[in-house]
Amino acid sequence: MTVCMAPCPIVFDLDGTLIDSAPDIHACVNAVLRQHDHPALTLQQVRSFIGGGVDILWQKIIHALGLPADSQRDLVASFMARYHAATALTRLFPGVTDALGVLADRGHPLGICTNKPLVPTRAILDHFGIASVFSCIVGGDSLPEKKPDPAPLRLAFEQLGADPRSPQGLYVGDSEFDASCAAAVPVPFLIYSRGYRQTPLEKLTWQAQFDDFTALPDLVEAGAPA
Ligand SMILES: O=C(O)COP(=O)(O)O
Ligand SMILES: [Mg+2]
Repeated sequence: MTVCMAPCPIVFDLDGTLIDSAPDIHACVNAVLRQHDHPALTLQQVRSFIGGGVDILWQKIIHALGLPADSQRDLVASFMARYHAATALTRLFPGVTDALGVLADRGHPLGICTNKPLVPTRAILDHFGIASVFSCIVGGDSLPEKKPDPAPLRLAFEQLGADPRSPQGLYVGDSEFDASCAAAVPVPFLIYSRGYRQTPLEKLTWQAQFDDFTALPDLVEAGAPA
């Protein structure tokens, strides 16, 4: 099945797809927990809580540690103060910069649709020098709705010049939130299998999967089996 023939718009998720940001998010989470006299979490725990945005991250932390639900507001406020510039421990996944360059050179309009808030999203894209490759950036606080609601991804495609309700494009992501969001738009979904997904690949809906960004440009151009 052909996934994308012409230079169609391609929208990317961020955390767990283009960047391995879990170490920075983990460090910020534990600094906040320490500040509020709560026990620390492991990197693996925090990684498994990423994907739904900051509020869901903290709902899961509060649940895991048995903290009072009404502590969320203060914890999120402390977290956001640190999260805005958390770049030191984050890495691009291998091959990302080259793959984005190839796709941009081939004429694909590129965008970001992430549940990460806009300020840390822009900070991390600037940190890695890749902000200018994206013609649109939709963050977790750009709209009232977050993925898996289709609204943010539709907005990204609209900003890239596509029909938001039936975009001739692709979404590239790593998580359950991304798979459900792409299906709701609807738009074909390419899943990066080394991200933060908690569900087996075969239980999610996707048109193609890849574990190496060097393979992405050819996957986009040549198509892939569904
Ligand atoms: O911030 C999150 O929880 C998830 O961000 P993502 O949508 O880029 O994966
Ligand atoms: Mg993600």
